[in-house]
Amino acid sequence: MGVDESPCRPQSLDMENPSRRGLLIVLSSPSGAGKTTISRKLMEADPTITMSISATTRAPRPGEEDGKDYHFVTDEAFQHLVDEGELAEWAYVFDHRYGSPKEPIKEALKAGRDILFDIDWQGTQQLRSAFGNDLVSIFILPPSMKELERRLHDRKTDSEDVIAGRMRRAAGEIGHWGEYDYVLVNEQVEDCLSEVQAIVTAERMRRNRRPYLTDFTRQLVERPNN
Ligand SMILES: Nc1ncnc2c1ncn2[C@@H]1O[C@H](COP(=O)(O)OP(=O)(O)OP(=O)(O)O)[C@@H](O)[C@H]1O
Ligand SMILES: Nc1nc2c(ncn2[C@@H]2O[C@H](COP(=O)(O)O)[C@@H](O)[C@H]2O)c(=O)[nH]1
Repeated sequence: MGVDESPCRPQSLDMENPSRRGLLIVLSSPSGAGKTTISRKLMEADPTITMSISATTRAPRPGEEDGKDYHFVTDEAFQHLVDEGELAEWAYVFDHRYGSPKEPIKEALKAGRDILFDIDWQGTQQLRSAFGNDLVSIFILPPSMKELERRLHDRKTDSEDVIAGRMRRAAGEIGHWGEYDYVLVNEQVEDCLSEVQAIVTAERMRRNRRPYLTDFTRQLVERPNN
């Protein structure tokens, strides 16, 4: 049973208004630990979650689609987004610029929809400052550095140089694990996915994300015979 079918949901809830505040779900990890894999599976299992599609100045990898995996933009176009205040956060990652467009976040929050981010620690810090309690952050660790390198090679999307650069920066990224609400080890994908799903379920149930409970508890107390 989903949260919205719960018997604890008040009958008088105004269906025109979202029944719950939307949630910003942030996944970070060193490159190759499995954020993209987990994100895709999470959205497959729960299509109500939408992905924040980042803008980036890096070149598309084989198979990546503009507007689906990223908005691939030039340096000039990225600068324009920054100047116009259209990004909720942005950062240099591996010598390219990456940023999260503001508008889809505003739309999701307004509609009470959850939105998922695959971003680094710098972006997470910026979103936390901007969105505070509406954000839940999850850090994903690889089981070992050897396995991380194996996954980057196995993915077959990056050159040896790029992989070496990402491995050099992995320790720095991992150094930020303590800033996250939850820290998981992605050993088996399905186990890690279940853990992420458990976090999302629990976070959706938080009192501050269910404003209708105020009315419901008042009704319980004021009309005990209903
Ligand atoms: N638990 C796992 N066991 C084995 N392989 C995995 C696991 N999780 C992900 N992988 C594989 O590891 C590779 C890297 O995964 P993925 O692209 O999801 O990482 P990422 O964290 O999103 O990387 P980046 O930050 O570079 O985007 C992929 O080939 C993926 O299929
Ligand atoms: N701060 C941000 N970081 C982002 C964003 N989009 C992606 N990323 C991070 O960049 C690296 C590299 O990604 P890749 O697709 O080139 O492998 C990875 O850690 C992502 O999490 C963003 O909008 N802002």
